[in-house]
Amino acid sequence: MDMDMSVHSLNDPAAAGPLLAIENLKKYYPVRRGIIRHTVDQIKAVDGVDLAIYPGETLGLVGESGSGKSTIAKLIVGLETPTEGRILFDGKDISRLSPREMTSLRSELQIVFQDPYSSLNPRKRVGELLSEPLKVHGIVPDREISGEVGRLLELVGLPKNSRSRYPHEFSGGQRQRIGIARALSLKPRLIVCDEPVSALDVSIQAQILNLLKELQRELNLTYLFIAHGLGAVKYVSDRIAVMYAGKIVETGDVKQIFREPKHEYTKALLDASPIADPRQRNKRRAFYSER
Ligand SMILES: Nc1ncnc2c1ncn2[C@@H]1O[C@H](COP(=O)(O)OP(=O)(O)OP(=O)(O)O)[C@@H](O)[C@H]1O
Repeated sequence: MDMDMSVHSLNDPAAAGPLLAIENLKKYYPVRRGIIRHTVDQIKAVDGVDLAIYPGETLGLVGESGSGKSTIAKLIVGLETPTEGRILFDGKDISRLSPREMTSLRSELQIVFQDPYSSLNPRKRVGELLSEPLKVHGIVPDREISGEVGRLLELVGLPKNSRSRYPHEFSGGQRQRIGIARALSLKPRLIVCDEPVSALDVSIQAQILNLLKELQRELNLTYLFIAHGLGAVKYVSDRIAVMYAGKIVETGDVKQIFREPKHEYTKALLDASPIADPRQRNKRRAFYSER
């Protein structure tokens, strides 16, 4: 093998090919009316999206409410079936898998939801919530499950005694740590983070974002990080894709998006992202262009 080529592919994730590639993805929902509920129109939630996510990177997907971000997340993890298009994971089309095939893909591809409380069964203790996926997917032998639960708790910064407590006994930030531990339990390669800090107090958001970044480094994870504003994505993303009305209107690395946004909607998003003193806006743009 050519030496230069191998070094190049180690340093440049794009050279290794995308871990996830989305091609001309569409999801239309019918709008039904009348007693016989006939279709009168369609909502084009996702309307011809192309995206690539490379191993080890974080792609931030931003757009206002209703732009189609969550629909993309649901399509990727198999909670919805596309109207058209393909979703390639490691080169294999996963957009129309049988439930059985989807189960085996679960260990490669996980999702962290905005509201961890609604995604965690409130009647189960944390120990059970974390050991369940390990058992179902046979991740470790039975005798190692308890140790593995301890390792997961430690990974996300939760005390060991958390395993005997219920989700409602935790704060919002801690509950999101449980959600992240559960996603990590199957040792996935890609995690779709669907607005993982939007429901948290601002003071807690940075802690969870830092945790996600640390875990990415430690476990070599790839993230699709979804948010409605540029605030959180700028801290975690390598590249950003901007979504508007079901379409990707702009993609670029973080620096480029902040320094020279091309699309009017990206500029509006930038101007709408919270800033303590609006007079600092130009300084902020300058700061990001120097990063
Ligand atoms: N199951 C469904 N049936 C009909 N329409 C739907 C369905 N799910 C989503 N939609 C519509 O598709 C569009 C995109 O919704 P989606 O939830 O993907 O947007 P979003 O960008 O994630 O917004 P949010 O940040 O509010 O979650 C919206 O107009 C929404 O009303």
